[in-house]
Amino acid sequence: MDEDLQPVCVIVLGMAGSGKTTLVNRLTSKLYSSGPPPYVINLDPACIEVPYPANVDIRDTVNYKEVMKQYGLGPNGAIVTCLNLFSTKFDQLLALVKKNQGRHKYYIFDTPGQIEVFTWSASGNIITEALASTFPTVVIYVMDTVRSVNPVTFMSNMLYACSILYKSKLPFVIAMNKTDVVAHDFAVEWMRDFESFEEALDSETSYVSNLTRSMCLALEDFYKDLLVAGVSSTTGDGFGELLEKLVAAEKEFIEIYQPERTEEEARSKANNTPKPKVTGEGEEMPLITQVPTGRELADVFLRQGSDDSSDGEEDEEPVDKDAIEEETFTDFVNRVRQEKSSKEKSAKTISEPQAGGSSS
Ligand SMILES: Nc1nc2c(ncn2[C@@H]2O[C@H](COP(=O)(O)OP(=O)(O)OP(=O)(O)O)[C@@H](O)[C@H]2O)c(=O)[nH]1
Repeated sequence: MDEDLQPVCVIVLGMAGSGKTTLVNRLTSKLYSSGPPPYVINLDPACIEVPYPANVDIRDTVNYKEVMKQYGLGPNGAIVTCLNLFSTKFDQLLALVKKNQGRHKYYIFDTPGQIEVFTWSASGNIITEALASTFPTVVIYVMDTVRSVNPVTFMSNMLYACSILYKSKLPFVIAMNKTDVVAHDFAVEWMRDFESFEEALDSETSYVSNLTRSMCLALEDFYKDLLVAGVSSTTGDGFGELLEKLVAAEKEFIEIYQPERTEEEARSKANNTPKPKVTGEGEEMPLITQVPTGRELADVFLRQGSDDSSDGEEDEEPVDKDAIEEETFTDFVNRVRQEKSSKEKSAKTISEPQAGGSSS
């Protein structure tokens, strides 16, 4: 136990399939072999299994399939609801982090596959704010380098990253992942040199390429001090650099972001602007006490404990997603058919008198 070990929370974000979980797995094993082990938290309620040893797993608190079933939600709605439920207990997680202080340096948060579920939801905001107001907190934005060889896709990814940076107000490390397939140099070059990006765009003739060109200039500021590391979560390449960038991001948080946050808090206190309340140890989250159906949270905290595997319990009635989708699709087809036949009928009734008129 090292009393001086300052904890750092690392929130891992990225588009679906960018490699977040694989990266968390690799980062975890790298940290295990090089220093104090990390403390890993899985916030994805819908994943089937996590390949790393998770110290806290959202699936032990809320059962994604149960939430879908009980609240009649689709997959994404259920993920959001699970996160909402979990965030009401987040003070307990903060207490755990505090309790473990001195044992771990990095507290790594793996987030759900659909990025917007975390970045644009109330619970994502609560979790991020709760962490950042208690510990140095940084974001790793995982970018799929292979998919980003197309300049328009690259720009979409960067715009998304930029919007998260401004929203979360946290230091950012971009992990350009999957460098074992495509080296990330082209992306770094595009960020440093506008002309090289323009050249790449020349081959794009779509309307969106014009938009991308103008957006690129707007992102110049965002690119300027951005911390970037090219990694392969499969081979482990580049993780030394990623760790260096994490140290730099922690420094940024302490020197730049934390004072700004403190100032902002003081300002909002002076102006009497109520800030979204963030929990400390032992405090209850004030934001969500009911789920949309009006049930008490106590009812929907379905199961506790690590034996709460979400796949295939025998007594569980499976949600027949296909049936729901099929029904909706059938409804749609019927509606279109009905509309078509009533159109045909009305066309007939219009044309019939005309036919009668001409014969008279
Ligand atoms: N070649 C290569 N494949 C990778 C790398 N990292 C991840 N993958 C693959 O990319 C796919 C998605 O990886 P995940 O780690 O599940 O990505 P994710 O972002 O957690 O996915 P979701 O949470 O389901 O959206 C898997 O098939 C991985 O094996 C990498 O560095 N190189």
